[in-house]
Formats: sequence, structure tokens, C-alpha cells
Amino acid sequence: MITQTTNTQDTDTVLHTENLNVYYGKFLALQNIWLDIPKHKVTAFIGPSGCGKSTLLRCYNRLNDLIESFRAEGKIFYYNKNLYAPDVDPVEVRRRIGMVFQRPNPFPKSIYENIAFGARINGYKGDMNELVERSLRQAALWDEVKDKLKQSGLSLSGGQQQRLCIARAIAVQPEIILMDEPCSALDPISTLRVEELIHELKEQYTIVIVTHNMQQAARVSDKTAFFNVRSTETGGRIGYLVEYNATEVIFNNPQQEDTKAYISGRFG
Ligand SMILES: Nc1ncnc2c1ncn2[C@@H]1O[C@H](COP(=O)(O)OP(=O)(O)OP(=O)(O)O)[C@@H](O)[C@H]1O
Repeated sequence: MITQTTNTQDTDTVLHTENLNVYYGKFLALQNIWLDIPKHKVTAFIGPSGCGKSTLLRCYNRLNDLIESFRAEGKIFYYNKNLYAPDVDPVEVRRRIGMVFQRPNPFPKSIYENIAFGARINGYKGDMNELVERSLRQAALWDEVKDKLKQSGLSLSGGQQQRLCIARAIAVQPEIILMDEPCSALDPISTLRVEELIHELKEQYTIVIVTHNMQQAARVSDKTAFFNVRSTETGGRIGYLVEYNATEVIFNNPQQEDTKAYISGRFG
């Protein structure tokens, strides 16, 4: 069972990562991660390819459990509950902590069913029409699709499909939405639309976004974590957290030389 009643951390913290190491088999992908995700804010993860941004994001809703070689040491607290405790149901974790992926991946079903399907599986007993409309409105898609709810989700444009996926994530009423490069397959106008949406959604949800686009991190996030990767003598490549701070500090006054070099485009 996961309860939200007590909180051993700061009350503004929804996810507290403590001394996390992540392995794929013998390969150490992330080392010694300590990081707090604040409630109702947007937190961006930036850093060069392979530094473990997506790995960490997937740890937050236990999506890595589906990878056989995956192993985590350390703790991730969702309020006062360690997400990796033996009594925690990963399916329940994924309902509370939803995910939007790099490529829009609507179900090959109608727009309506894309929203209703997950809610129904989760035992939603309320008015389904109302839930579909509310979710699509929150994802800023309702006006564009309200007259064609029976059409396939796959008939929409890429940007619309991504907003449909956001609506689908919202429909099961999560508290946190994880976004793994949600705009990388979208054109600039659709990207802007999704960025505006992220800004609106943080009033109700906590958002963590992985992005390669530093302007995007600067535009949408309140806090930014910069990760880097170091090579070991034995050929390993270990990801680690370099600096975590308010986004304006990371971009205007970074405290670490590596952060300065990365945001000024000198590496990565
Ligand atoms: N399923 C997996 N099995 C084995 N190794 C993996 C797996 N997924 C990721 N890795 C390795 O873990 C390291 C971190 O990968 P991850 O995808 O988390 O990095 P990233 O910072 O998100 O990279 P990118 O920006 O290129 O998406 C990499 O060295 C990657 O090869």
C-alpha cells in the first residue's frame, strides 16, 4: 500500500532519491544519486547522451523492472514510502506516476477509447464521457477532436497524438507525470503547444522532464538537474549528478565548471 499521509521529507518533496545506484547486469549506469523532486513544479534532467537521465526517470515509476538485467541499490521515497519496498505494487506506482514517451504512442483505438481504456482498467466508476472531455480539455486537445472522438488516435498529427498521450496519462489521475523527451519527435509549433501545456499542468501535477533541448529546459522548468558521465579504466561509463538547482541558477550562474561548459555548448 502507498499512503500519502505522513512525510519524512520536506513537505514540498514528492520524490526523494537516496544514494541510488543503478546497474544493468554488471554495468553501473548511475552512481550515488541524491535528488528531491518538488511538488507542483517542473524539474528538468539535462546532460550528455548516456549519462542516465532516462534510466533515473524510469526508476521513478518502476518501468525499469521490465528490464531483466536492471538492479537498483538505494532508495526512492514517494512521500514516506520506499517505491522499491517489497510490499509496493509496481502497477499502482505506475498509476500514480504516469509517463509520456519520446514518440507519441496512442493505442490503435479511437480517440475516446485512448482515454477511457486505462481509466476502465483502473476501475473508474464515474461518468466516462465527462472524464474523456475533462482529460482532453486539460491536455488542450478537446476543441480539435471533440467532433471526431470515434476516429482513430493514429489519425491525428504527431503533436496532437502527443497531447492525446498526455490526456491518456492524466485520465488515470496520477500525481506525477514523467516525460521522456516528449517533444523530440515534434515540429516547433507542436513543441511550443506542449511546452505551454506543461506550464499549465504543473498547477495540478508534478512534472519531471528529460530533454536534450537546453532552451526547452530553460523555458519550462523550475529546477534543473545536470548529469554527466565519466569513463572508468575498465571501459565503464558511469552517470552521476553534477549539479541540481533552480533553473535560473543552472543557466545563469552554475556553480560547477562542468555545468558551465555544458550549458555554453563546450561539450556534450
Ligand atoms: N536496457 C538497457 N540495458 C543495458 N544498458 C542500458 C539499458 N538502458 C540503458 N542502458 C545504458 O545505461 C546508460 C544510461 O542510459 P540512458 O538511456 O539512461 O541515458 P540518457 O542520459 O537518457 O541517454 P540519451 O540522452 O542518449 O537518451 C547508457 O550507457 C545505456 O547504454
